[in-house]
Amino acid sequence: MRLPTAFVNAMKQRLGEEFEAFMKSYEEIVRAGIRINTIKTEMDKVIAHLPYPAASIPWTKDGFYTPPEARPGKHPFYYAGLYYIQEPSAMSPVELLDVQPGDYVLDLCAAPGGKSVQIGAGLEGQGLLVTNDIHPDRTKALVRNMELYGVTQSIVLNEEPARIANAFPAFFDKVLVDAPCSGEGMFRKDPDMVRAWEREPVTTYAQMQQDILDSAAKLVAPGGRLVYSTCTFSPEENEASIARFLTKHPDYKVIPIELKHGFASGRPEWAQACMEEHGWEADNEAIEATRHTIRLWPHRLQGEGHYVAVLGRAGAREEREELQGAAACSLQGHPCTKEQSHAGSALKHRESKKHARKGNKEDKKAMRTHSGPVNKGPRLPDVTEQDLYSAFCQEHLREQPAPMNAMMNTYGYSCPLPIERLSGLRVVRPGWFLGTFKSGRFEPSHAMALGLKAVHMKRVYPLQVDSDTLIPYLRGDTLTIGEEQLVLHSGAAAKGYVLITLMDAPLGFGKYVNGMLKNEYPAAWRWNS
Ligand SMILES: C[S@@+](CC[C@H](N)C(=O)[O-])C[C@H]1O[C@@H](n2cnc3c(N)ncnc32)[C@H](O)[C@@H]1O
Repeated sequence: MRLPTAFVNAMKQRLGEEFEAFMKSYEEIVRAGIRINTIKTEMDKVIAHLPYPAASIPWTKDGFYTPPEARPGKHPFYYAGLYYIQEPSAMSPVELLDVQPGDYVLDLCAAPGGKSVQIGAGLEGQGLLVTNDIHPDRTKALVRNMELYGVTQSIVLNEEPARIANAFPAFFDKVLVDAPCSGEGMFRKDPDMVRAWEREPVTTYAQMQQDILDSAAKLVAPGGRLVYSTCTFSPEENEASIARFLTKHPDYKVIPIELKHGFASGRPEWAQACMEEHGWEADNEAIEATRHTIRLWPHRLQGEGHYVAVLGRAGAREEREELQGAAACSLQGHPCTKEQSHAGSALKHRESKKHARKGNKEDKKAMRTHSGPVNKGPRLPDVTEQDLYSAFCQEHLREQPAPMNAMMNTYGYSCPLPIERLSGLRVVRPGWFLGTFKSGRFEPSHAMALGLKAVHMKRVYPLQVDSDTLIPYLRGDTLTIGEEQLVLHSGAAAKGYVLITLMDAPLGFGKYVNGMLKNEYPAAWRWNS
């Protein structure tokens, strides 16, 4: 493959004896992977039914290499959100973020959302995920992935990191910055990255990364964790980014990453050299600390080039809980006390300094779209909307899966935070999209179906991977099926909304009437193999 001469020369100089092995990796096949979505299924169930062997990716709990002939995107499991197709090295940052059920997590540069899906699995249906991308178009894929993979406690934003930092100072237990970068580690997988690399110097990305990290620094709660990752080799964007950050933010320290699975240590000497070259400043101690960050090299493990740093913010858990108080009560489904609400708004205004930021052309364009009026954000549902939603739940569900507590236009959502916490922000989705109010009735969304569990529904049509009606359903066909094929609960009649499941995971809705299952699977999502 064609590699830029400047890139090859720089790698040769840095890698010395290892250079030959590094260059040889460009002749080898790129390993692909899937990550099982444990929000919807169990790992063993999926692995047992895959039409190809899948070997474990050593640095993940739920990631597997797929063989070159596998077509994981052409399998019903993909349509059911049972796995996410992800480059193996890209699974490491979230593993190192160490998400725990109940955490408040922010994924700051999130589209298309592979790492957000992985974070969602770590939350196990508890806590909160705020997932953001600055590019409006890219948030569409982010929304789709949050829906397909059933990350129902996620809020999707399209914001500048500095504005999120103003709204949520010191709020998150864990923050991921999977930074925009020059993508040198992806040259082997995606030759288009070579052309992009030739257009933009690595220093442009390094500046963007500093700006994003400065905002991220404000967002992490005391005692919380910040993970920074890139898919590039340049020290300007890796060790140097971290050394400059640590120098500016002495309340952060590197948390050493264990060197296992073929992970290699960070290279402080490369950071030192590029500091001198670019006239950047960083403490020696900060530069040296980057030795405990990691590099994933394609010639040392089976995956593409990546860099990961884990940083801890000073402070204690109790301090963090006090700062998060106003939101915590709402997440548990209880109304906030006055004191807690006040704590929330005081927090919001504590760190309000704006950040200037620079970026490449595309990022500047995204910034311009942010200079327009900010939408009003979500409102509370009115009594009629609440009644219609409750009536729908009573008729078709065994239990209400989540409260509908946020509205945008005629769309109803379940928001995991008090909605005032989102005011002034560019909100793409304030939570789980439940449905739309149309002509005096509530119409459930496909996203609602995808976030449900079979136990929530009065009517279920359970399918297995070898069921004759599986592909016709995914193609959008109307199905002719007998009532006896439906599983009916709570004395429900067959007529009404039915949840179609694949190995117990939701695929979508259908409407049963007189022996026919009218297909509600959205046209844009249909099986097209
Ligand atoms: C490496 S990609 C993220 C990949 C994603 N984490 C995943 O796993 O699917 C970097 C993302 O950062 C976004 N981005 C660029 N500049 C940004 C900024 N200033 N703030 C937030 N996001 C930004 C880009 O639009 C891009 O989607």
